[in-house]
Amino acid sequence: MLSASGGPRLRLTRIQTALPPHRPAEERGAGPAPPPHQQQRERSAPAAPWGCGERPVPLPARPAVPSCPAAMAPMGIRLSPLGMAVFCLLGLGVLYHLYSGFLAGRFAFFMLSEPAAGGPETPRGSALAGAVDLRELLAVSVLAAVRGGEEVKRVREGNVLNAKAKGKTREGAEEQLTSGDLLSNRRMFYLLKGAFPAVQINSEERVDTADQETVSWDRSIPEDIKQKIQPKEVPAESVTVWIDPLDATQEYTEDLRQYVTTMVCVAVNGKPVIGVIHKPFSAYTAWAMVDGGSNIKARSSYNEKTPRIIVSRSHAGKVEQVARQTFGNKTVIIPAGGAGYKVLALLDVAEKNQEEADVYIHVTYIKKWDICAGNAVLRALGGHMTTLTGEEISYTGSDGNEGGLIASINMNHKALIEKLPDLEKTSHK
Ligand SMILES: Nc1ncnc2c1ncn2[C@@H]1O[C@H](COP(=O)(O)O)[C@@H](OP(=O)(O)O)[C@H]1O
Ligand SMILES: [Mg+2]
Repeated sequence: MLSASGGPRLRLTRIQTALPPHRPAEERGAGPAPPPHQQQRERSAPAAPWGCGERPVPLPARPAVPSCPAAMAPMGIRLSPLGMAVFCLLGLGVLYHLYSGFLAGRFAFFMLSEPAAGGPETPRGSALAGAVDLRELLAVSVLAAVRGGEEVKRVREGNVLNAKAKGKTREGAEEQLTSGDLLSNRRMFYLLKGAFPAVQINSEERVDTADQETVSWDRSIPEDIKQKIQPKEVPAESVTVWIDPLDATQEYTEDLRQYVTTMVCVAVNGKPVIGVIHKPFSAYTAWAMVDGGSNIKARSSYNEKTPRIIVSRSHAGKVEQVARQTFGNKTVIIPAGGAGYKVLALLDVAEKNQEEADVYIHVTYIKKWDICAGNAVLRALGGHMTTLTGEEISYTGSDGNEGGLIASINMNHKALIEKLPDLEKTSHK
């Protein structure tokens, strides 16, 4: 199968143009054209310059040519058996180079295309029509996060937020909605939908279909992504994209710009696979793909004994008590806005407005668009984000995550979970 990027198709074309031009049989004076199936065979096995087994000039006594390929050596150069072996090895090397990316993509496709538990089975044959390339999805996700971020920044700098309450959380905190959220959402959604119409996209804000934006993607892939990531195809129906057009809206309204991010996450069969976290006010973007690559890494060390815990400043619940009960009264607690910002606090981010922490804990209800990108980035780098009881979070189906979250990297995540109090019993939520 060919990838949507057209990469393998291009490579096939190159191979075909390297073959001698095909001349119809009649032109060569060979009588009427053979039936179509013979013509096909002719195309796939073109004649050697002087024809296999025949030579233009009778040659004087010469050792028998071992086989036709030896006679096909360019410009009549005769090759010793060793030379032939080298020639063949070179040919194999070129073929391997041309097809290695393509085969890697095919392999990943079969690895990733196992159906979700209980989900519909994808017939292998149908993948041709409905496959998406994760490398392309990553490229457009980065672009969407950046383009959405431009709207977020423009609205904030123009001071025309039009902030209004959109409801309340279960705990009774007011949830804000601004023009920054809506304009960023519109841009991000239509860019992703235009590029991948067959993919399910879940976004924090409602999309106004009467107010469509035509943002087209030129399908170009940034150099850093091209260098680090191989094409990987998966069935479109196994993909769910989660958009958070403005994370830390509360802090955005308070003009605490450092906390604000735009995020895109790609889940395959519910598992977070691609994460993009973009900071619009410092033009910083982190991206990572599981089993692919990233432009971000973990820090070199973490404090496991008395970790600094980063927590919500506006939806904290009883997280501070949980943290102190788990790690002792001396543990440092860092209240901060935004789930994206808090995940970045666990990583190596060279930004002056970025705090550092060792563990991120959230105890109240939270939505999947808030946490999916961070979960994917951590997973790609070998870290973990789970519920407080250690379950993986599935990014399909409902929007909400009920079990709180704990995130860490380069630490014994299981040991951290075992230290946590039983939240159901202690009513720390
Ligand atoms: N109890 C809750 N209910 C609903 N959303 C919550 C929540 N706790 C946190 N969130 C959302 O999760 C994101 C990070 O929260 P926090 O900054 O408090 O850590 C914010 O997203 P948005 O800013 O995208 O709305 C916030 O609204
Ligand atoms: Mg949001």
